[in-house]
Amino acid sequence: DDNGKCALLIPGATTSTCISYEAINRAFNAAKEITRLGGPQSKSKELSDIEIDVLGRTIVETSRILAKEFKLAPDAIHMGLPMIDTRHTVINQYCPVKYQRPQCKVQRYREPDGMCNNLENPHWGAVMAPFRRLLPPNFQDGVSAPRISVTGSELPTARLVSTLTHKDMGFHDHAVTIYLPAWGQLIDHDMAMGAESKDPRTNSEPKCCNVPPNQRHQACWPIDIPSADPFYKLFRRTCLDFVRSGAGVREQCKLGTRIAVNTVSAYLDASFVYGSDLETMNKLRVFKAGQLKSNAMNRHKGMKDLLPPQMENPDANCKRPSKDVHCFMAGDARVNQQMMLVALHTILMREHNRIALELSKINSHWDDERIFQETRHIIAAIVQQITYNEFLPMVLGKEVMERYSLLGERQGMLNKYNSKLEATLPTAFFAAAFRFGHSLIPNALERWSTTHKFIGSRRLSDIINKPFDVYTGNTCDEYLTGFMNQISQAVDDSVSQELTNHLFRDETSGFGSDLASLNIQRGRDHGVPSYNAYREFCGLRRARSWNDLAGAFTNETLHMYMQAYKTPDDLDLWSAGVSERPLPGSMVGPVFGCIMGETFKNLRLGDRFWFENAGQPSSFTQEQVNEIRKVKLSRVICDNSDHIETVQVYVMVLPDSEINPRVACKSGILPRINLSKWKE
Ligand code: HEM
Ligand SMILES: [Ca+2]
Repeated sequence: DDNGKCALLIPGATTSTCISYEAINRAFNAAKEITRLGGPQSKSKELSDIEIDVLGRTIVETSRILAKEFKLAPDAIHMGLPMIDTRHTVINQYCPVKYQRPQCKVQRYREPDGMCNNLENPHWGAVMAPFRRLLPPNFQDGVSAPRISVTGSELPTARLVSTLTHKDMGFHDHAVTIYLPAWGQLIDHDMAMGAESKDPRTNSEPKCCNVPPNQRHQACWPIDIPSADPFYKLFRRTCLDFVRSGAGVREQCKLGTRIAVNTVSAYLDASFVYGSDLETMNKLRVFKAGQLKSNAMNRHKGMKDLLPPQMENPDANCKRPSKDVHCFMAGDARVNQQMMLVALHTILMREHNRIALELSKINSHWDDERIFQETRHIIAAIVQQITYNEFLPMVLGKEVMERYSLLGERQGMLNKYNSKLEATLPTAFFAAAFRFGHSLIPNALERWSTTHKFIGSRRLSDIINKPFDVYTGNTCDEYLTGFMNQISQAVDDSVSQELTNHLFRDETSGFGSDLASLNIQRGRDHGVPSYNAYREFCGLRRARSWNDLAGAFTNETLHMYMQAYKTPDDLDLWSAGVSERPLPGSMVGPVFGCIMGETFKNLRLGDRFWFENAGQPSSFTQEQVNEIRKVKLSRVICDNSDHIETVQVYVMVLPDSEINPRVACKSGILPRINLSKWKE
């Protein structure tokens, strides 16, 4: 019987603290009452999102009770409690097999959920793995309550920071096209999706603002709108809906601070094309010749297929004009958000089917499964190649690329796989740094003809969750051409009003939500420490006074921050991160550069299936790697659009007759991946 034994011994200055298994059992049983966790269920049962949230919150409550009883410091909660072996406690009876260590098989193809990529730590980077921490979390109570000001008062409401600092100024970048944010969002959806808290009654996100406080869902944490708000006061709004992310569960249901889990595989494995679980993947497959499902309605016009219709839950993330019109289905549920996503999802689905068809001709003895999986393996490689060779160099610049070993190899294999590097995303990356893209979004998306003439544009808030234009005429091509002609906004404090006042606006109200406020609140929700803490993490000087930040921001921005916050120690990471002066040759400043550099380093060197790794069952041959290295996004667009004939070599940058010429798709300047190297 372990009951009286110390589960954890925390050394102190005079005496040590012993937390016994008995104390943990007692705390868990008390926590269960608070969260109304039911009795233990079969351990092999798949938990629903709601059940995971309840279990996660019960573990957080258990930690809170122990922290109070044993007067634990934040460090002991964050570092100490997760060391307790919960298998010797009652928690074990509640912990589903899914959170136990699986037996991994070494295979050629990735698991859909990213499991067993790292053989020593199979959960790393996988679905349901908790986001990792670059810094200990900052929770007011050390366990789960959002942080407050270091002065002890409240932080400014997120909406105040948004209206003061993130006004719509509309400054353009000097060279970057819409393909850069489009690709950024696409790979964001490859890497990250937080778990929503759900209302058990509706199985969707609860509403908070129009519900009396005592009847609100426990995860409601709406944002106060100041009465002088320049926009919402026109509508007499005082409250913005916000729901805290669902609580996650650690491997073996270990104790500790509140965590959140990723619901997609963090690896760059094209999970947005295929889904992050087997069920979704199977729904997307034809099970013939390695093909993905598609919509052939335009074939009679000699045009390529569209994404298949979303028939199950047809109204999820989709505002349909009538019951016979459908949104699109892809590996990621956010595909219908707007045309940047729909267009890129469409050409990657087509690229899959194009490659699969060719492979089936080259290797006529391969069955459906082999063709499908090998094509999926190649598509993931193409996503990695474009990300590290076209996207990251523009975003981060050469110096940051070098510092984090992100530069592509020209020859040979990579051979730097390091099983000690965890590819799981840091909280600061998904809740703040990689949302830098929200600053790049223009007010409207433009359509251009395939001969590069402007046709028209649609206001962003008019097309959100309404991708239906893509069904008609040449719209898909026109957006694909528009994105290479339309210039992006700069990464700066300015954010489009389409996002800060009109996000998800419905037909009748005239106002929507505010993405800048959501980003700020989301950071606090997840215990992300302040910008100043990350300055120190990133090797910069911690600001002691506002003066110390004179070099970091423009005078105007700094001035606004001084109005909003009491001290530089309170600055929210997303807000200050987008507002930083960029590093030379980079779109982002030193703190976002460092958080992204750190993350993308582990996504490359910590991915056992990385396309340039040698010596693994998943490895491509050197000849095949050389073919993948030839791929550019411009080639993928050429091959998978209907009528586009000319593109600039690097589509994420405006054309320039000398350094980025516009060339014919047919010309040899844009080589195609030669699949004969896959002949067996
Ligand atoms: C029209 C364009 C876009 C819209 C409407 C949009 C909207 C949103 C919304 C509503 C969220 C969830 C906010 C929350 O409740 O926390 C979100 C999250 C996020 N966005 Fe965007 N976004 C856009 C473009 C981008 C771009 C260009 C990037 C990156 C380059 C990006 C990166 C992210 C990331 C990393 C998250 C967190 C995802 C997660 O893990 O859940 N977004 N976005
Ligand atoms: Ca992924």
